[in-house]
Amino acid sequence: MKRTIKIIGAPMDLGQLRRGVDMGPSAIRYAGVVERLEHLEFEIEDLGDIAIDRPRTTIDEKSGLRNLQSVTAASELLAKKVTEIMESRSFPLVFGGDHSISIGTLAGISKYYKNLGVIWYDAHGDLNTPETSPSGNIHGMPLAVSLGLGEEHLIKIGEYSPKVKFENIVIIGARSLDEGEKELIKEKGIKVFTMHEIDRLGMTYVIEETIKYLKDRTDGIHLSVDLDALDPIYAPGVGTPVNGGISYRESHLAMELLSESKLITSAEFVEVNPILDEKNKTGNLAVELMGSLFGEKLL
Ligand SMILES: NC(=[NH2+])NCCC[C@H](N)C(=O)O
Ligand SMILES: [Mn+2]
Ligand SMILES: [Mn+2]
Repeated sequence: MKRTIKIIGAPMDLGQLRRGVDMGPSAIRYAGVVERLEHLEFEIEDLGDIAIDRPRTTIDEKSGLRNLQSVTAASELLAKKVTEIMESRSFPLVFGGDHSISIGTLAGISKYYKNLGVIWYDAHGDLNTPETSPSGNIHGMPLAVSLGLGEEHLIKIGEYSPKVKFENIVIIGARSLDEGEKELIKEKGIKVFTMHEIDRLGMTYVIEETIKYLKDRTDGIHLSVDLDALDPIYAPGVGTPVNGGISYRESHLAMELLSESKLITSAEFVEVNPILDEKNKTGNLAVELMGSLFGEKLL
């Protein structure tokens, strides 16, 4: 029997300041994602986008967070949709939208696992709290929120917390970490492969170590791909680009190795912003990487 992948889009741009990332799900669809994955061994069902209430920008008085209410509401809605996908025993594939959507994705997925693993493929740690955030942007906080740290409404989404344990996450591609994030990583011993380790050890080693590390301690692994993990040469259509990123080929290799491992149980691709992009280069890249993740081979 063919496995079913169910796609859900989260056209969210309220977790940061650059407009246009709400068009990410469309950009990924225009890049031909359904056709590409259908070619592989999957049944694809595109459930469309969740609705996002987009009022004028607000700043929450207590936490200083931008658009807290709308992000909270959207996260609850996305968590529900993702839960429905889980209940139907399909593979949830979520398109962003800025990375704040992970709060909802993980809230929807994690209750089905005692020990969900998370691979965070990103230039950033997204481990900020209202206290450590330099920006007040919620897209810099989803991993912290999922670990049970930060603003109370966000943490409580799905009515349980934490969604993931410190020892069950691996960050790959980090090269822009804020001071508070660095402290948290050291304090909690979070597993991080920065660009330094990728350069030094090579992507094969990094992914093999990641798999070794997560395999026995987890019962499912969510892959969160922020397109800014890649170098802006390959992914110019992102809101917070950072030079010195992962290459195109290294990223395919990472996806191919994860595909071979057969351990990935859900995935999301975020931060594609077609307004900042060059002829949908970043949307196309996301779809190519999904091809490798879901089993495309060169030969
Ligand atoms: N998902 C992202 N692109 N996050 C970027 C976060 C940037 C910065 N660390 C912040 O908290 O604002
Ligand atoms: Mn990022
Ligand atoms: Mn991110």
